[in-house]
Amino acid sequence: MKTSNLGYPRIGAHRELKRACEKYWSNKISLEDLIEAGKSIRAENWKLQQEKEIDLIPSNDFSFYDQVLDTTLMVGAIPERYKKARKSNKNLLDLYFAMARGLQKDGVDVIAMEMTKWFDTNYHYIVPEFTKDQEFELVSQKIVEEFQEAKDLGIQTKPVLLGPVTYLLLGKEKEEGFHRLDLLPKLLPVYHSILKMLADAGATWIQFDEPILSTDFSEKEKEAIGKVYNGITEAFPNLKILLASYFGDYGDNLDTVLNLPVCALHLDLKSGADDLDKVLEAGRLNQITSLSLGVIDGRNIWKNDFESSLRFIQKAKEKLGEERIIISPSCSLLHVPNDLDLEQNEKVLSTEVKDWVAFAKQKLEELQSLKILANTDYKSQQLFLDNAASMEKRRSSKLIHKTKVKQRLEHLEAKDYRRESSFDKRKILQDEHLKLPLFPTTTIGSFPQTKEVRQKRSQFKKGELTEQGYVNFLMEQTFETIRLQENIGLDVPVHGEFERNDMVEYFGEQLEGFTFTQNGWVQSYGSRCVKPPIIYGDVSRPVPMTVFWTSFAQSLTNRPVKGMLTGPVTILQWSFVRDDQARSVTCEQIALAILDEVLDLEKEGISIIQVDEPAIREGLPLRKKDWEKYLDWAIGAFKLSTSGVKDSTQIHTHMCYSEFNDIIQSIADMDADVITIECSRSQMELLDAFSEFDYPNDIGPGVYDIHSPRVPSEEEIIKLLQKAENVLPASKLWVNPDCGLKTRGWEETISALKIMVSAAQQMRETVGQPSN
Ligand SMILES: CN1c2c(nc(N)[nH]c2=O)NC[C@@H]1CNc1ccc(C(=O)N[C@@H](CCC(=O)N[C@@H](CCC(=O)N[C@@H](CCC(=O)O)C(=O)O)C(=O)O)C(=O)O)cc1
Ligand SMILES: N[C@@H](CCS)C(=O)O
Ligand SMILES: [Zn+2]
Repeated sequence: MKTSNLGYPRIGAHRELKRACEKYWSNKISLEDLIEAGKSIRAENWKLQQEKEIDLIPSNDFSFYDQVLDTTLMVGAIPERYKKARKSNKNLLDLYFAMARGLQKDGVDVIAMEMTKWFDTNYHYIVPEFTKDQEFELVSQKIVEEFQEAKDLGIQTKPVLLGPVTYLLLGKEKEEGFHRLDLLPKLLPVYHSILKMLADAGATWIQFDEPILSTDFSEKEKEAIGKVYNGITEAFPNLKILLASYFGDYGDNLDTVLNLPVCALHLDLKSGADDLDKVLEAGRLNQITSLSLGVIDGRNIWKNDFESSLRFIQKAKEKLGEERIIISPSCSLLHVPNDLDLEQNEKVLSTEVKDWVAFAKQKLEELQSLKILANTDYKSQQLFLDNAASMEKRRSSKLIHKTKVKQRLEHLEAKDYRRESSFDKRKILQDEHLKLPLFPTTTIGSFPQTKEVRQKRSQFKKGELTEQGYVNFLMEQTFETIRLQENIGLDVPVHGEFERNDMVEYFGEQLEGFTFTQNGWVQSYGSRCVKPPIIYGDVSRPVPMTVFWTSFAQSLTNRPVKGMLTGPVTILQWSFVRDDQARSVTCEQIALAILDEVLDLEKEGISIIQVDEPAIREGLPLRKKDWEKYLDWAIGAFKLSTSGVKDSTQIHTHMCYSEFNDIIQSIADMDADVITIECSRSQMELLDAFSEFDYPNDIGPGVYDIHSPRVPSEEEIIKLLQKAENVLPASKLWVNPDCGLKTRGWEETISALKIMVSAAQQMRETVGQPSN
């Protein structure tokens, strides 16, 4: 039996990668320093995995920004607009960062490539762009270099490649008249060149990630998988190919993969447990020699239940024999924090809850233990007994169940899930009350979280700054931000979210049933990380969470301040969720806690309340057959959290980072009075869906990309607004950025917002006139 790992967190135990990248981007360190930082993280990860006796240690799981963008650079799918950046940059890394973040420097002005959710996770990848005449060429040899780098350290690794079918399908056609899968014959030679180089360098195992196999496939897609892996195994008979899909079962694609001549097949037994029995049926493995059993949850932080994992392992062992079994996490450990040993403050993560969880390093130790136990009569082993005791302590803990919360859920009725009147009636009342101009301008909530803001919070948390000192500082920031928004001319100001570390963690910290960590960072995109809270028990809201800051901001202005909350589905999706009850139940508990807050804000005179739900699309199951059930409870939870308000209170929601076309009906069912939505990177493509569908309520399509420091021009914004006005009536349109401004600096924020407001003013003057 072998142990294997599919990928290790690459940000470093103390977010070294984040710090190095951000310093490099602001010219504080050299390229050599940045490269060195990457090298040292890789070495540390490989050595740790060697120490934990992992047999198949991954390489090329490291990335300076994103593994999909790495693949784009590897195969040379560099969009035309970066040609100038390519010429002006001597090194590939600068070109790579220009593609990820856009570039405005030395006469080059290019926007970034689109970014979207990696399957149903909170990780974001850079979307490949393809043209009809797309050519591919081997540009980056990163995978070979990193394999060699590990080898030089005496560590034989298993290079990880994003499979060509997943790579193409995750991309977008940038012009009409072709399907991206048609590019396969042109793409495959580059993959073959890379495999040849890896084979020459001494690689034995290669991991191909094809998570797209967890989604619904057409016949054409099945054929493509067949072609790719038959071709590769024929061309490289000495390479051992491990084909890995994760985040679900193989479903209808199982027959296709079982017919492939690959050496090993990975099963995600955390989200596709049924696959094991199917695969073990006599004769079904055909030419596949080994099974990789993903028994350890690569996406959640709960300690592995050895009893359940060993049952899977024993079953497979009985049918196949020990030598054909590989045990592994269900997917890359990219999605969990690095090391639980760094959590040493009991006041943050109590000893009781800490005993129930495992981070990446601990998951490697679990693999090590499972390998030992699987080869013994495990029931009497101390390793096993300790694990069983932890499981039992969690099951019977008094921390988890709250009768009051459960009773409140039992008494919910249909009327709790809908607004009193229809949108048309509400809109009349809201217009009368708010008196906003056409094309009202607003922002999505957060303003720059500068180093100073984060430092003050850090000092307060460490006890170096008093609570009063911290609150005074936040009040000053809020005061100045309200004044600034008035000066810029924004119609609906916000308080700025300066008091929040993160839009989910902040709420988690104030809700019962949640706990959090000090160092539980997980990469969200590029250098940006999040520290997801842990939901371990029944959820409730003991006291108001945001009323103080929103009311304070409202007291500073006559304009209507928009209250700012995170919605129940997003809180659920961006937390580590308890696995001892259905997600839908936990979500409903969170919805009631948010409802309490919404009603308290309304009571304090706040007449616009935004309940952000950027993660609604992300939570959508990967297979269509499971959508309805999910959408039912997810949309239900949003409605539960927002429906108790008066007709005159305007509910906004906000969504970003996803493609929403396929759930437009459900978005309409949310019945938010206004939805602000990310649109600019896709040049308002999304609005076609809203218009075709005849979306009934008001919409604020994002008019500029906030992920890039680039300041948009007024013409650009006007063009986008005209595009919007062509497909939707002006009376429905709001004007706002794509998302919150927390990652931006003040200078670019102020410039961009001034331009945005001026563009809205121009639009007001031209309403009704044909645009050209
Ligand atoms: C909107 N998005 C979000 C997602 N998920 C979330 N959970 N939250 C989101 O907002 N998913 C989709 C998108 C992804 N986008 C982002 C955007 C921005 C970030 C981000 O800025 N992350 C920050 C960390 C935020 C945070 O929690 N900060 C804390 C701790 C700050 C810190 O690092 N402190 C220093 C000390 C301070 C100093 O001296 O400088 C330290 O601990 O070392 C806080 O503000 O208190 C990031 O920096 O990556 C994430 C996802
Ligand atoms: N209100 C949040 C939403 C981000 S998705 C913000 O502005 O940062
Ligand atoms: Zn957003």
